[in-house]
Amino acid sequence: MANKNWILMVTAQTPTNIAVIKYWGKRDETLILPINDSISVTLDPEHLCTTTTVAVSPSFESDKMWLNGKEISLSGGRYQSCLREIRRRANDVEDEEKGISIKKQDWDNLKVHIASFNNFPTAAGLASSAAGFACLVYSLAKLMNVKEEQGKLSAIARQGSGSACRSLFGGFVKWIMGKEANGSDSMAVQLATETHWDDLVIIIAVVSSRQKETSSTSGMRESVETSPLLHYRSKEVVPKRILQMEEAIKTRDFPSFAKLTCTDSNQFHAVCLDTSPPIFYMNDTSHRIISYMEKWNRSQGTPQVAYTFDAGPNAVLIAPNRKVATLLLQRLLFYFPPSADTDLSSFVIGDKSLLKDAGINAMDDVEALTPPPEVQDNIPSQKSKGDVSYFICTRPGKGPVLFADDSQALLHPETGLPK
Ligand SMILES: Nc1ncnc2c1ncn2[C@@H]1O[C@H](COP(=O)(O)OP(=O)(O)OP(=O)(O)O)[C@@H](O)[C@H]1O
Ligand SMILES: C[C@@](O)(CCOP(=O)(O)OP(=O)(O)O)CC(=O)O
Repeated sequence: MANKNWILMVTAQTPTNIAVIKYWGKRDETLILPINDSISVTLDPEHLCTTTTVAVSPSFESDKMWLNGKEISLSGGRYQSCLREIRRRANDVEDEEKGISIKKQDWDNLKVHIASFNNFPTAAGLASSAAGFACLVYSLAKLMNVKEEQGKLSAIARQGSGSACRSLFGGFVKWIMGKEANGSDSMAVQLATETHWDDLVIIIAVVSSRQKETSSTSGMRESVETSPLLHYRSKEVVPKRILQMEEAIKTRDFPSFAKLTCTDSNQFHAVCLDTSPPIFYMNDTSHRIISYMEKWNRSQGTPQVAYTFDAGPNAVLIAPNRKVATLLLQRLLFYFPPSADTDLSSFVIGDKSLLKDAGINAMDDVEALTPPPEVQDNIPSQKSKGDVSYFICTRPGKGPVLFADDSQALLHPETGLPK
């Protein structure tokens, strides 16, 4: 390490995830140990993801991080836990091409620069902390040649944000709460890959992309302290639901999957209401989405769509296949058309091919949509233009990936500063 001018970097991309059996409540705040298991679906990183570049150089004077282009402090306990746990597991790194040789013991003194970018709104209930901490841990582990398996890495990402542990895998993922006081057995496992159930289509209604009032962290702390329903839920309800959800995923049983997903989301929000003072994450638009979906599901006698809401008003809607997803998109656009100044291409983003399948090529087609049969007798008197900011069409997706070269790096290869 005689020459101080070299910079070594890696860039990785990590998905977000949406819980279908929710994590809400910790038994240990520092280690981030939950009071129940949870299950999530990983969302396709093509549409929602975090990209993170981590770089090391003997010329760096301190650990630094830039999030979405702005420098942020790494002094918080969560960032420190992730950096410490990864450094502890670092190994020798040799890069013959660049003439770099880092010994295991060097890592304690070497400083890192981190740049991260979320391609979706941060802290808006779209699980930016999940994708963000998963990507931080995954990219640091690659840089420092950490040899731990993915499950062990997930236990480190967990210490950044609980839900982040589930973003270390693609497809369908369970976070096992574990029993150990030191958290060593509280980690994520993959239940099935994204190809196991690849008919599913996911539409996210972004109801508001403003930052929320009560963070998940403080909200769940207040629920643990004050909600009797949460304790009943974690002991009596979730253990059974986890088994049922695992079975529904294994057998691709959409009706069971949808019933469990909706019921669990509703119970999570009931826990928020049972918290003192009560926490409101959903708003009027969220409630209307639920009621339209329930009406549709009931009219068909079997669930057409699953809905779930995290700690915010945005709806995540899951359809069993493209055919139903086009019917879903038509309904959503009928009930929640864009405001006058919005164009269709920014109103429906992600997998836009769903628009074509739904026969919608221009704004006129949205205006021409007719009321769905289940509301023919009771058509909503007033359409809510602009209540949904935009829709993201996506699907279950893969886990973290490492980019093969530095062409997509967010840090400059010569300065180690953001590009
Ligand atoms: N790319 C990233 N890299 C590292 N940390 C990130 C990244 N993106 C977000 N974070 C961290 O996560 C915090 C936001 O987490 P928060 O839980 O408030 O919102 P969210 O994850 O978007 O929503 P939710 O968890 O309720 O779905 C940010 O303030 C930041 O500390
Ligand atoms: C409602 C949830 O999205 C809660 C996520 O909480 P976080 O993982 O953001 O909380 P911390 O562990 O305190 O960082 C449900 C879920 O993702 O399981």
